[in-house]
Amino acid sequence: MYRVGYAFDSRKFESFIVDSFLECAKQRGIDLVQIHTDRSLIEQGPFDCVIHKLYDEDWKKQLAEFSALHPNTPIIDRPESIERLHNRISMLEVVTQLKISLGNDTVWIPKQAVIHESKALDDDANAIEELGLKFPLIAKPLMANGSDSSHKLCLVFDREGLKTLSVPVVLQEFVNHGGVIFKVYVAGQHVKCVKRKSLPDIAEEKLETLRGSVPFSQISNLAVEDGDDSVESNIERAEMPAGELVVELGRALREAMGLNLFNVDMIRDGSRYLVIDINYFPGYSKLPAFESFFTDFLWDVVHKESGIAAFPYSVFFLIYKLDGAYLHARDVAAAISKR
Ligand SMILES: Nc1ncnc2c1ncn2[C@@H]1O[C@H](COP(=O)(O)OP(=O)(O)OP(=O)(O)O)[C@@H](O)[C@H]1O
Ligand SMILES: O=P(O)(O)O[C@H]1[C@H](OP(=O)(O)O)[C@@H](OP(=O)(O)O)[C@@H](O)[C@@H](O)[C@@H]1OP(=O)(O)O
Ligand SMILES: [Mg+2]
Ligand SMILES: [Mg+2]
Repeated sequence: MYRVGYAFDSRKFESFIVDSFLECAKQRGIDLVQIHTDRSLIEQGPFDCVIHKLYDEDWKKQLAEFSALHPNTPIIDRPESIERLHNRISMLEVVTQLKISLGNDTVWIPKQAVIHESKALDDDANAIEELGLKFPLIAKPLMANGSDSSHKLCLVFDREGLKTLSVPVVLQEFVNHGGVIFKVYVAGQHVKCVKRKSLPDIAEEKLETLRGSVPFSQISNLAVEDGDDSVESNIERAEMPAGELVVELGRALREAMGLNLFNVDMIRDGSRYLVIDINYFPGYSKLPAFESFFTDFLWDVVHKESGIAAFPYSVFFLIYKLDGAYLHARDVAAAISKR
């Protein structure tokens, strides 16, 4: 049996380390072994591979010491490479460097800019015009480090709405996309794309009446639960991006970032696919047949079948905190339609 060590917080542990996955891996000769971070990692080895989603300094130190002793054991992924995804600017920069296209379809990102100073958000500042951005905007905390506050976003309709924001914040143009988001899950050389519910379009005439800002949080996680048939059928009808484009996006990003485990949130605006978010070690367990999808990846790793992506990259980040009450997806939709 191959030993794959895993280190997660309790939330990830509960959603990901489920019996069906442990069983599937076991049948392919892989034993998944829990790593206890309060004990020495070295003493809990040996491992044929380590997977993890923890970012504290103590854990990074443990990984570095383990790596020094076992340089041939793959650590999936290197903390230095993951850090790129903790900042919403560096996260998307790589997409613009890659310039991916297939036929008429291109992959790009929405127009966006980062604001570090709150005075730039004042009423009389022309920050938005100077940055070449147009309302409506989505404001996203610069840091995307998995904290609850990093998922607290805000739709901003005018200058007044900007005043409600805390810095540092990324202002990204809101792009109508039919209420459907494509989520491309990557696990090494394995790539799978699914459709999910997204923010609804905002009609041009509606825009004239919308004022201020509307906060929201983790919309694509919400099931289409409220019996809204039109949303459901929108999702069903939406055409999937070409398989080749999806695979190429996954491959190119994996190589460029030196990461093996991530997903890409992508929306469609005509022939442009716009990447709006990239997440490290996302919720694979929400994929149909995730057990075999992820086991295939682990099998590749322990059998050294596919080169493990690895790339030295490092960015520094600030801790960011945002307070306030946040609405759910359907409340946002309701708020938009009521105004
Ligand atoms: N530029 C945009 N134009 C239109 N809708 C957008 C845009 N950016 C984000 N959204 C909507 O907001 C949702 C949340 O945005 P985003 O994925 O950036 O946040 P997140 O907190 O990082 O999400 P996750 O839970 O996937 O990590 C998206 O799923 C999409 O519905
Ligand atoms: O828990 P879930 O299954 O919802 O997974 C979500 C995951 O949460 P978890 O890793 O804490 O579990 C999030 O991680 P953080 O940014 O908060 O670190 C982020 O990756 C989301 O994009 C994932 O949702 P998905 O993109 O797959 O829909
Ligand atoms: Mg997202
Ligand atoms: Mg995200």
